[in-house]
Amino acid sequence: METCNKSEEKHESAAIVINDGWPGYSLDLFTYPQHYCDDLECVYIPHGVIQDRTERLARNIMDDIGDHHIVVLCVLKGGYKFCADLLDYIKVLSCTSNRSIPMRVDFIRLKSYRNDQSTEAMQIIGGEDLTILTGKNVLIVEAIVNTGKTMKTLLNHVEQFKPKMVKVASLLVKRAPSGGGYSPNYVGFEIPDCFVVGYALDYNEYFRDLNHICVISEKGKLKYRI
Ligand SMILES: Nc1nc2c(ncn2[C@@H]2O[C@H](COP(=O)(O)O)[C@@H](O)[C@H]2O)c(=O)[nH]1
Repeated sequence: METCNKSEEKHESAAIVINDGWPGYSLDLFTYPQHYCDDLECVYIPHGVIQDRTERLARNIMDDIGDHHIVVLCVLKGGYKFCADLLDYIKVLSCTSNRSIPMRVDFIRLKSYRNDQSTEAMQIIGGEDLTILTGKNVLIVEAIVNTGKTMKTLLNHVEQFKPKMVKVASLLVKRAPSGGGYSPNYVGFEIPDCFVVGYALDYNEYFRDLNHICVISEKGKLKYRI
């Protein structure tokens, strides 16, 4: 299996870097579900910016691996919005450019967070039998990489099925002090070490119904804490 944190192709690893001091946008400048009005600090990455960046990532992936058959492995639950939008952009390019990526899509669920903390208990739910990946080019699509523990666990799991090649696309990567040096092949945004929600990223299953990526408030953390 090819390792996944090498920058062999010209489009890999470049990301939009959001600096540590970035305060985000006032919530008043955007629309969002009013049931969250006391639960958020700010809009960190507006939905439209996520879309535009995802469109470009689709083009980069197409340029690098277009014309190869791939199996897309969507990491649930947080990765479902990013994966759906990324694949939509790849499909548009497959119709409108002279390259295309024939693809199959599969899903796997990993769970390790409680409240805003990573726990030792990493659960792989579904995806026990990934023989569909054997001998294939695999694109893993994840929403966020923090310590890298989740992705390293998944890569070890996937490796057992002997894929031909594995690439990882993550919408967000955190500059976390606890970061384990893992870097995905395709990254949308590099962000500071703060807990973000929205665009399918949750806090104890809340906030998946929010389009923007936002920073949760202390009040929100208390309200939905388990
Ligand atoms: N809603 C959020 N989920 C997050 C955030 N940071 C991490 N995570 C979850 O953890 C894994 C990746 O973490 P890692 O430490 O193992 O790399 C990811 O799949 C998310 O489920 C966050 O800021 N918000």
